Amino acid sequence: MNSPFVSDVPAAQAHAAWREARAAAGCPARVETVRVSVGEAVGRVTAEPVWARRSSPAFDSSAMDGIAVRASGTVGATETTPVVVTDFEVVDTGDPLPPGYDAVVMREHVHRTPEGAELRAAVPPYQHVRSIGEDISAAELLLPEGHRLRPVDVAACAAAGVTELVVRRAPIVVIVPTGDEIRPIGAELRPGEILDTNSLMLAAQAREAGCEARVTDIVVDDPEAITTALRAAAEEADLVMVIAGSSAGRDDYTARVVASAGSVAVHGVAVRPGHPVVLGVAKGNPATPVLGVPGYPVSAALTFDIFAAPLLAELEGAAPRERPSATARLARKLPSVFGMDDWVRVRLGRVQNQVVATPLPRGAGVLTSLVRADGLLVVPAGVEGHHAGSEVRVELLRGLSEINRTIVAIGSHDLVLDLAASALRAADPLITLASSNVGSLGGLVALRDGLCHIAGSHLLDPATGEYTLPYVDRLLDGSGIAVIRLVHRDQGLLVAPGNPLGLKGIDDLTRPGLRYVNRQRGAGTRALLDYELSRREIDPSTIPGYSREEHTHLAVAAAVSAGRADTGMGILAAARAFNLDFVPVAQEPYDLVLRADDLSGDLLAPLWDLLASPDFRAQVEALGGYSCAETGQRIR
Ligand SMILES: Nc1nc2c(c(=O)[nH]1)N[C@H]1C(S)=C(S)[C@@H](COP(=O)(O)OP(=O)(O)OC[C@H]3O[C@@H](n4cnc5c(N)ncnc54)[C@H](O)[C@@H]3O)O[C@H]1N2
Ligand code: MOO
Repeated sequence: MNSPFVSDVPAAQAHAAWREARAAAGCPARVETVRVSVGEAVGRVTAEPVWARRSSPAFDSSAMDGIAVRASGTVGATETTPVVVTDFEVVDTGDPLPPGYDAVVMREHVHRTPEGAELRAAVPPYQHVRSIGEDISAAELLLPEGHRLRPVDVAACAAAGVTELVVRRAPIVVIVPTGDEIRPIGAELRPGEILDTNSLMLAAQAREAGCEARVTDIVVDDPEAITTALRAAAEEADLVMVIAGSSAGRDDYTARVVASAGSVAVHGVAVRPGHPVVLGVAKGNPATPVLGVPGYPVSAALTFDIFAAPLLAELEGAAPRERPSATARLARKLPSVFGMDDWVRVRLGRVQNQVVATPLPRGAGVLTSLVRADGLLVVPAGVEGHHAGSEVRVELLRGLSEINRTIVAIGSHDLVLDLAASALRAADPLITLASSNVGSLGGLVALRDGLCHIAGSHLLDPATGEYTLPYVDRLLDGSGIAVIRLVHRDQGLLVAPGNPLGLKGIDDLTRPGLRYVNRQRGAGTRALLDYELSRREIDPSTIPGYSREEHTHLAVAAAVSAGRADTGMGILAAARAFNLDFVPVAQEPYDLVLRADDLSGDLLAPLWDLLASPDFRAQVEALGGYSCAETGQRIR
């Protein structure tokens, strides 16, 4: 298996091949057992059944505060024929039932008289008595083997007289980061260097899964050095994870190294991200499973979930942890490569009583797609994707009550929405404002199709020079739609510091040799440019770079900042974020379009309160390039 070509083994087959290779090499099926006190046992997995050693309660006890009586002495008591008992004893909840008594009357139902205690109802035997063994009876099976211990479990064990438990020790995971360009967290980076964020993440994932995690020093891209590190790691580990070098690059040695230290069962699975994963074993006494984790962070995180987590659970003899799932409607079309399980990160929110899933960026390097994800959706290998509006099954990464309180904003992106998201969450930890960026037009279409609560729009109608409302009439039929002004913002040309080309405005964009970077079709900024061009009768094809598209203001700013373009149109805030200069072109309104019914609903009320808050408006204006003069006004 030394070929540089990565195969496409289906996930289920890959799991099976790895299991077979582990068994053949003599990898232990389980980690050893240890005896621990109940105080230290939470999170561990029982390695033998737990039998109760004593009953709980261990004696008949009073279940209420009141008096202990003999039931036989209360026969005949009614509202009209009360019985006064003199033979009773005062008891509190939990007290042993005094000998000879067989029932308890709550003190609220006892009328004390000089003669004794007056009862207005007969008392059945064992009323308000917790009898011996009600909870646990001695010698019963309390917990089976293979049970991951929770706080309630250890409390029940202790109550049953079991103070020590035989459990599987925590599996030890050793993580070996590799790569000439990789530097420890906190290091000053030189150009081309990358922080070792994967070790941090994988170690935390392993600990969250109940393991002990160790990270070795970063190993250079040298097969001998990696082999040495792998062998040493295998000595102490139940699972070694070698990070990066899994694919077909010149310095990608993982598969070769694993083969030389033992054997490779699979190199390449039909899963994306995570495709070039290496599944193998390192020889030793005993042999140790090895997982070659692809270097891209999303691939690394998902590879842990897909391959490491089930193996680690198996080593402890426990069921793998499972996430709850829900059915959702897809907010957007979701193309997918045929032949690969495609793990897509999604944001979730409830719109018109249905959970809606909006796919996040798909790149294996986009770790924030996992940071922002509310759920994971797998497009199976045999499916070529889904249409917008399709029903899909989603694994939940957040609770449904949070998802139900998520404001779904789809449309054009604006930093004010990010600011609002942060302020709303600070005021109430259950509120999320999730905005995803598909341009103004895409947002209006999503609103029309019931896939979002709010569409952020700054769409200029070139025919009338009017913003957003003409599109609302055309696309949404206008009726039942409300439009709230969010802000006015300055749009202009983002240019390198000092404006080296001396650009003064739109008329300069046709300059020969200029490199423009545009926004995508359907973006409001694109429409604004087109409007400004048509007013001047400038043919877009005369602008060098007109067909080059970026999807956000920040992406345009990044392109200018990196010198990949001379200019592009965007908002002042984006220029500030990248320390660029800004040549104003126009001031435009940015509006929130929504169903009028939602205006008065509970979900959006905190947003309207926020827009009315002077503090929030001051924060928005402090961003620069924004005016809040009309913020919160209903314009339709
Ligand atoms: N010709 C091919 N190229 C690639 C293929 C392929 O099949 N043929 N597969 C692609 C896929 S899919 C993935 S995933 C990656 C896997 O990359 P490697 O595992 O080989 O890792 P590197 O190339 O060394 O690094 C990729 C990327 O990850 C960064 N990295 C590495 N280690 C860490 C770390 N500890 N913390 C954070 N980031 C890390 C590294 O700097 C790179 O940016 O290969 C594709 N290419
Ligand atoms: O399979 Mo790779 O992990 O998509 O980027």
